[in-house]
Amino acid sequence: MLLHFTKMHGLGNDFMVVDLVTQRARLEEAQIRRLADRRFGIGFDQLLVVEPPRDPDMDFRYRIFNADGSEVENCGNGARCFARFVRDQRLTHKHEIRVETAGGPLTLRVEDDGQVRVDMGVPRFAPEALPFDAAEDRLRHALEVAGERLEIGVASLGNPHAVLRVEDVDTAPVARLGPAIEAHPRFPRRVNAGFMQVVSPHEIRLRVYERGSGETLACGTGACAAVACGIRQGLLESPVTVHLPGGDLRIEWAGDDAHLTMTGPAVRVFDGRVALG
Ligand SMILES: N[C@H](CCC[C@H](N)C(=O)O)C(=O)O
Repeated sequence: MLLHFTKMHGLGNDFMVVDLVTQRARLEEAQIRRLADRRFGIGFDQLLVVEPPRDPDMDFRYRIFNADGSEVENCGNGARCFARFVRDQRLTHKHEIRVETAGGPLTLRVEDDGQVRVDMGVPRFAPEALPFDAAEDRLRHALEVAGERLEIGVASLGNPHAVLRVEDVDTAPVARLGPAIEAHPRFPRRVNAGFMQVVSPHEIRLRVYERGSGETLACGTGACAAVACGIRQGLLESPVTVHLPGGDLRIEWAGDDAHLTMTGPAVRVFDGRVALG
């Protein structure tokens, strides 16, 4: 069977996008890992799957799988590509698209300038929301990693994030500490590890070692988590421009129970067909 797909990216965080509204396929974990391989497969950070909604108030179900085949709760850069994809494929003509994810509902809005604005919901910080093994919600948690005592912020955007403030992202030990934080036993379902440099109250630089995919050129939910932690810690003020290796995102959040929004680009690269062995 040949599966049609579209290759897309959000700031270099790249995706294989599959329409399972007009196609039928079952993708197993091992198959996803093979397709994710950048030499033996198509190559992507995440697979994004478009399905009919289960909730009648939603337009689509949005499923996300990391390169290691693990299914996860949310993908911010992917959400922007999802919105462009379903409109390009004429699966909807709406400008405002409601999608259900394993991490909760998202509202995607394709702006006139081609950027996509995503209502990411309310960021949560309680350890049980990630999950993270800690006695209480704190602005910063001490974490012993690879022989070092780190101070991290934690946040959930449906998916779990640990945020470490660094002086300079260019020299941050992402390759060494990223995997150690991702797999830390206090994160029972692993975690995405963000390395945040505060440039000013309205500007940060960020690198993210992603759960299940390694360091990516950009992480949308990681940008949301870093800004949310920074605002709570009194380091940042909304709106915040996040400079990622792949480009910039605009994050807005008024704090507390306000919804956080993320705005950025979504790019279609090519269409393809792949035989599912
Ligand atoms: N690696 C993430 C999922 C993809 C998130 C990222 N690509 C984004 O843009 O938010 C996780 O395991 O939770």
